Amino acid sequence: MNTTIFEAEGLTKQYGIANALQNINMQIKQGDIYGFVGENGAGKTTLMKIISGLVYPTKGTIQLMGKSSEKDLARVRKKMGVLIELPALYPHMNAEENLSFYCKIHGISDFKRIKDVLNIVGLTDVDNKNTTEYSLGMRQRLGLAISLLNEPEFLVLDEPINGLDPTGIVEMRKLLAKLAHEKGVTILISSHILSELQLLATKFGFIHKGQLIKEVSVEELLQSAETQICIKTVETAAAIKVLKNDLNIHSITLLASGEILVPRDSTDLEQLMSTLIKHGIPLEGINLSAANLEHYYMDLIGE
Ligand SMILES: Nc1ncnc2c1ncn2[C@@H]1O[C@H](COP(=O)(O)OP(=O)(O)OP(=O)(O)O)[C@@H](O)[C@H]1O
Repeated sequence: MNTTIFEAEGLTKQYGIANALQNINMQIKQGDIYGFVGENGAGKTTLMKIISGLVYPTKGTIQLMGKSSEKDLARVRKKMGVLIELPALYPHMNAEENLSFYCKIHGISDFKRIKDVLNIVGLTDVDNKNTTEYSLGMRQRLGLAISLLNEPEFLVLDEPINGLDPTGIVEMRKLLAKLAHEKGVTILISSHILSELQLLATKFGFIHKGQLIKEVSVEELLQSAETQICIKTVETAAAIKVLKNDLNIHSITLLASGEILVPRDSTDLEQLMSTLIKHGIPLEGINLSAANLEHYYMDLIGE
């Protein structure tokens, strides 16, 4: 069985009277690419900060690589790489100088590692620019390079593709997949770009208002999609009325794209189509929906 890399039990974090996290129980296994999904303010960063030792929980416990005492946690955190928000960079230094500063912090004496990580993140072609001249995407890449310096076994990445251009996003996905598949690195990653997260993660955790409301594997996500019928029409309001009144379907999800999802077992496909047509609803398509993390999430939180 896979080793547990991270475990939280009853984890709660309060800022004043507000609960940023409430009674979180979760596990991340070795080799997982755990995609963390949730709205702004859901609590993703707070959990990542607790894992990284940047904030303390109010209640509950965590284990990292089987260790839970403060002393042991500090030791195993040396095997972690963390990118939370934008990295702290010395503005008047270039990438190499910033990395050599972080090498000293990590006690890394082999400065060849600097060239290696710059290569890995594709930041070799930036001459001697100071980091003040960096774009957001370049800062993100340098942040990732910093987090990779110590050849981590567990990477915690908060919105690492934020600010990257489309090519950068694809490169980042390939790079993270390579780290996971070739080096066995376990990854916890948050992103609001759910289509990207879906292409990368092996497991998903959905956090809503500080609570972990659901965890699914990528296989479960794929299976769940086959249980939904997706209806495409410009007359969404009229279609929903027919679904409710004529077909007695009440579990209806309207997606931001305008598509309507209904459970596959709520009706017969032919009957659905003929009833909508009978009411003059113009149909652009009815099909079994393909796995879609965004649909799954919207359905889960009831929006
Ligand atoms: N230092 C702090 N002091 C007070 N409240 C905080 C602090 N940090 C976070 N919070 C609050 O805790 C809650 C969770 O915030 P958190 O940053 O963990 O969410 P998030 O899921 O990472 O959101 P985003 O997607 O916007 O980054 C929010 O309500 C936030 O306002």
